[in-house]
Amino acid sequence: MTAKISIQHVQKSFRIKRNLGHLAENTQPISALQDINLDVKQGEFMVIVGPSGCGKSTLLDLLAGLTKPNSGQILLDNKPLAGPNLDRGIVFQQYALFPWKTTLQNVEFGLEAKGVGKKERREIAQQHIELVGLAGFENRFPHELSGGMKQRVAIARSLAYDPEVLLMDEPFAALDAQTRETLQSELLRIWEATKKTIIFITHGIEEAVYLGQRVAVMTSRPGRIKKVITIPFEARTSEEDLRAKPEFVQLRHEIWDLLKDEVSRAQEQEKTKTLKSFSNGKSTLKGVAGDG
Ligand SMILES: Nc1ncnc2c1ncn2[C@@H]1O[C@H](COP(=O)(O)OP(=O)(O)OP(=O)(O)O)[C@@H](O)[C@H]1O
Repeated sequence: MTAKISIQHVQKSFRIKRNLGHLAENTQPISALQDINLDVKQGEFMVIVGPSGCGKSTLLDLLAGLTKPNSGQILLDNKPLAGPNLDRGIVFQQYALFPWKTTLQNVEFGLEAKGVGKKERREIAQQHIELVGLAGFENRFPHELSGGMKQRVAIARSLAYDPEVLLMDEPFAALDAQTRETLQSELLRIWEATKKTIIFITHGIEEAVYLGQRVAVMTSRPGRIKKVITIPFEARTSEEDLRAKPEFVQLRHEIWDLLKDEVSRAQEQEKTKTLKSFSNGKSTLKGVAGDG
């Protein structure tokens, strides 16, 4: 079967400016992603988990078409991605709603961009507001909604224009634990109802095991796919508490085992980066003092 999304040998680096004070500014490439390969099937719920700074958001930006890889390619339905497009919906950690628009207007936004007529727009928006459990809140503004409700609006908005793939970048990270758990099970229900292909990025191991049909574990920077784990739960939206199952606990352990070295390596990198920028800061100060 051909993949819905195919990430092939993707590599991404950034050039960062280093201010060396009295010396000329130099730029140094930082490799964020190194040879990422991953196929996501039609209708699959794929979770990507990795330590802080391993390149998860960089990968999501590439999938969204907001940036381009330095080498390699990403195919959607066998065609290379060409920039951002409504065939991919994105939900970010920060709600990214228009504060001056109501729930209904926010959800209608993508449909307007797609050229859907007013009456149809309203109907589709209303259906999606109901799908995410926000009926009755159509005329509220974002500041009148809780964090969880805002994220429901963001999900409804992304789904309303019927994208092929839903990209989610830590969408529940800013929510409290109870709201997060509620939205996780709501998202599974919505996924089963819409049959969308979802790529979901998270720091959370428990969230990854709970949501993903497969979980791709990334290494620390430069990010690579270390291993892809299949999560073999069938009825994931059933009433029984999946998190209490011994298989769930076992999978959580397995993923933590893969991640723990990566997390310590990422923390080491972070320390080195801080020390380096501190010593660069000192050289800048010296440079300034020397000029005087
Ligand atoms: N625009 C940019 N310019 C320079 N470096 C960048 C840029 N974007 C990301 N990076 C670097 O690339 C690496 C990967 O960053 P990215 O934000 O993708 O990681 P992440 O896994 O999403 O992190 P987190 O989980 O902490 O959000 C980091 O070292 C980051 O500093």
